[in-house]
Amino acid sequence: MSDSPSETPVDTPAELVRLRSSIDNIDAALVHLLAERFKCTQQVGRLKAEHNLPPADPAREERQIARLRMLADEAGLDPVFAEKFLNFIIAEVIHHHEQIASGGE
Ligand SMILES: O=C(O)C(=O)C[C@]1(C(=O)O)C=C[C@@H](O)C=C1
Repeated sequence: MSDSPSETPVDTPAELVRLRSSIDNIDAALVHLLAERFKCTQQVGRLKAEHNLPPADPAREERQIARLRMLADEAGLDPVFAEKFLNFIIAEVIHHHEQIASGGE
């Protein structure tokens, strides 16, 4: 949702309004992408539970982090931030996997 005109003071520079609109669009895209990622990981969680596989796969995570750090570097994004962001998401996924394995979903 973007700021409605009534929430934007009249003296707000047009460039700031334009940039905030881009930020709102990017935030929406991020939410949709994350929702898609969690749909995939929910399926992974069910598969892992069916096959008695552990929720976490540290070797896979190591490869993902190395790849994401490289992509971040190429894209001009701080690799340390990219790694923290991925770890934050993966921690949530592992929590979901554990819930599925314990029959919670
Ligand atoms: O690939 C897996 O095995 C997953 O469970 C997915 C995922 C991820 O979110 O990318 C989550 C937990 C694992 O430790 C590694 C990766």
